[in-house]
Amino acid sequence: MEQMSKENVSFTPLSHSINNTPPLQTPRISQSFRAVKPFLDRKRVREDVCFHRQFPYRYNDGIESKLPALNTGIKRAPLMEMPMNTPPFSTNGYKSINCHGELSSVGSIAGSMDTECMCVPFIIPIKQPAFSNSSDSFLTPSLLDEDFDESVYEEIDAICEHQSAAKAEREDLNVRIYMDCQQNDNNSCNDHITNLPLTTNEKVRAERAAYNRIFGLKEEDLCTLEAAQSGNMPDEYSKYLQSLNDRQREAACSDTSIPLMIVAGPGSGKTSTMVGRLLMLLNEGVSPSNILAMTFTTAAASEMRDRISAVAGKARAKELTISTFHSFSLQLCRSHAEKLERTREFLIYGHGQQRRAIIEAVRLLVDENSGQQYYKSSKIENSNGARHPGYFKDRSKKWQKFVTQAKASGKTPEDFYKMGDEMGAEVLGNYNDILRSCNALDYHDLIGCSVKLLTQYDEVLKECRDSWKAIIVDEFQDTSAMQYRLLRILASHNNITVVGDDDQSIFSFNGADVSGFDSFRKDFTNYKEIRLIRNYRSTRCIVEAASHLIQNNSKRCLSKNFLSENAYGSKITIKECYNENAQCAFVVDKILETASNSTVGSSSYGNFAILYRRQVSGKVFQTTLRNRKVPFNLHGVAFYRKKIVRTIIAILKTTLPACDDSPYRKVFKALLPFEKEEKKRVIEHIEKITACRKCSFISAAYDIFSAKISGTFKRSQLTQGRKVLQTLEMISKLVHRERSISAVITSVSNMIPQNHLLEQRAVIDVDGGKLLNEDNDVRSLIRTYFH
Ligand SMILES: Nc1ncnc2c1ncn2[C@@H]1O[C@H](COP(=O)(O)OP(=O)(O)OP(=O)(O)O)[C@@H](O)[C@H]1O
Repeated sequence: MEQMSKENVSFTPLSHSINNTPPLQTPRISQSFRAVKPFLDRKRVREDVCFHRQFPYRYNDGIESKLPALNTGIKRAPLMEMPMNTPPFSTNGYKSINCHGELSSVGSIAGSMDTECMCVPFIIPIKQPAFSNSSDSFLTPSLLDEDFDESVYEEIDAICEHQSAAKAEREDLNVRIYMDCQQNDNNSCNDHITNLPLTTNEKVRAERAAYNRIFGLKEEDLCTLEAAQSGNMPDEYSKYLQSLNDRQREAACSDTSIPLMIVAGPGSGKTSTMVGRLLMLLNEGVSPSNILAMTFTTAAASEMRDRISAVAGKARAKELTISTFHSFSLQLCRSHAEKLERTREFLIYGHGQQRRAIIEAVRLLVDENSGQQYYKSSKIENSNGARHPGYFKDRSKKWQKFVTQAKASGKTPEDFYKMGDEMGAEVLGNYNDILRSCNALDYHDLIGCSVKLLTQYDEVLKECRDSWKAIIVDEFQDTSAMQYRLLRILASHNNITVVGDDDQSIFSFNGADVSGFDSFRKDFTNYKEIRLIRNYRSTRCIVEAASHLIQNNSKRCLSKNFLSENAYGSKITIKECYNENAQCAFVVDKILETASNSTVGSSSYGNFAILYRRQVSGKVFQTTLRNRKVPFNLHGVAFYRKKIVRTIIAILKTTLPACDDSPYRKVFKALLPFEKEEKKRVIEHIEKITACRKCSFISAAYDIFSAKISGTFKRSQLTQGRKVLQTLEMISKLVHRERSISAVITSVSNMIPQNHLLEQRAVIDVDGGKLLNEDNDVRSLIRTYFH
């Protein structure tokens, strides 16, 4: 830190002082934060083809390319004005359990969902009188029992296929039954249905009417597939939709102009339903390039693309934009970087660099406020009033959390001033200025800045509105308040589907906020809500145990019981282990024991799965399984085999004294901005010279690229080759100068094409973990860790 102070340089005064708040100080930012600066000038600008397509207005060159939406020629019907909210639950014969687990009779819950659902989160059926014949059991559908859906499944298919003249007659009958049901109580309604002399299909219709009544749905809701089919739906689409269960299909096929919220448990077919919804959008004529699907992981994005591709074809699936929030926002921010006071090549600060910036922000605050009032007021000085050497570092964790939460919730320094938290305001203000001065944004900024662009620049809003006609959001429970704001703006056309489960919200440390469900209900007033509660994946034992546990969650929007029709399965064992190695030994022993027991059905190794929380834990398992000769497959690509990770490792390896040719080759392959063939030609030529002169790859490369003219290479190829060499030199300098491995890795990963955002983050996460400790010497770490 002392070194930082010595290296202080001045920078432009802060620009964000507001009315009635004291103007912020003009801090001086340490040179260390400019360590990355040399890269900026030399770093090549990456052109992303896909990027052009999505944000055609991104260049501020005065040339407005035509928006894709304007070229598609799609004629969409104007959005319908929906007069009402989700149809009220009809509750005849039902009771509610309130938040305290007390039973109360429910009269009519026909109020607005956002208030009512909080008070009546859970509905259970009152025991029905026994019916006279066995088939009657499926006339009593309830929220806890999806038998009804499945047992009539085939018959519903039959109805859908045979839209004959009898249909009109049956529908008349159904309307009559439906109306009768509304007037009578549940029992009499069922009696009514049972007593009518109906054919099987008519019975199905009647039951659907009863189902609709109980779930507060309209008859049209379940007829949407028929309606869609009548409009020449491709066979594959229709087959796919038929394969869904009733509620999934209803969600997929419901009116796309009405905001849809699907609350779904694990393994209940969320992805299957979203794929169905996408197919419906395509069938309605929405161009795939106008559909934006937001997921939280790249794995989920590719899973969805694969499933769409299997039904709608590769070409259409490729045109869809399936993106993570951060990727989407990154592209938007890069395309309008100048509005954010950045250049298009701005850096993304990961955990390590964010922390260093925070340390610096706190240091600035303390230095600029020499009056020490903050120490006193916040009781953070030691007994004799002095700062201990690691003071800023110690405080940085607390401030990092503060900054993360402030950004996730969209708070600005001005907000903190207004709340009277002057210290918070200044730290946040300093931090923002440091990032601006270093031409950087952090992960939360990406979302916040996107919201800023959409709210403060009409042209950006128009561009996005024209580009994204329909929006689908996966894992909605994990959206932060800012991500929700982004969605709210993007989905002003109401064509939005969100899918999530408040029970699975796992990113609260990152600002995720389950209150998004309530906000959605409030903001999209005519929304429709569908719940999927049948688990197709797990045994009953697992589903029941999980439901039992999850009932203790205090922040549930709606209580729900999940069902599984699968076998009960074996019991769950909970084992407490002392450490990671003991845990690993236990798991592998158990696998070997079970696999050798031929009486157990699951004796093949292929029937076992090991789930772990962090990539680094996987390493321990991989080593142990290998040592004990248990064959295994890794789901997805192993972390250290990922292209991006290998590239970063290769770049770092080049800084070691006895580095051989292979890392250099990899670096050229990764950093040369040419097409595959051109890149191959360049590398092959370097290798040829290496072999002829019996020298190293890198010295051959130096000789080749230092030439001003070459008979083999074009000028542009020579220039790019030289740039790679300069980059390697810079990295080497950085490694020798920096004490922080995270600074090195973040800088290195920032040089890799930006579409690998998530992987970059993973690299930084690993760095943030115990494997790479910031206090260790960078070179020895690289040597021990990467060798
Ligand atoms: N209607 C259905 N009938 C039979 N199987 C189904 C049905 N819907 C989903 N499945 C099966 O259930 C499994 C889980 O489906 P899917 O991946 O769509 O669920 P999910 O809710 O997205 O899962 P996750 O909890 O991993 O997010 C898959 O194997 C799928 O084929």
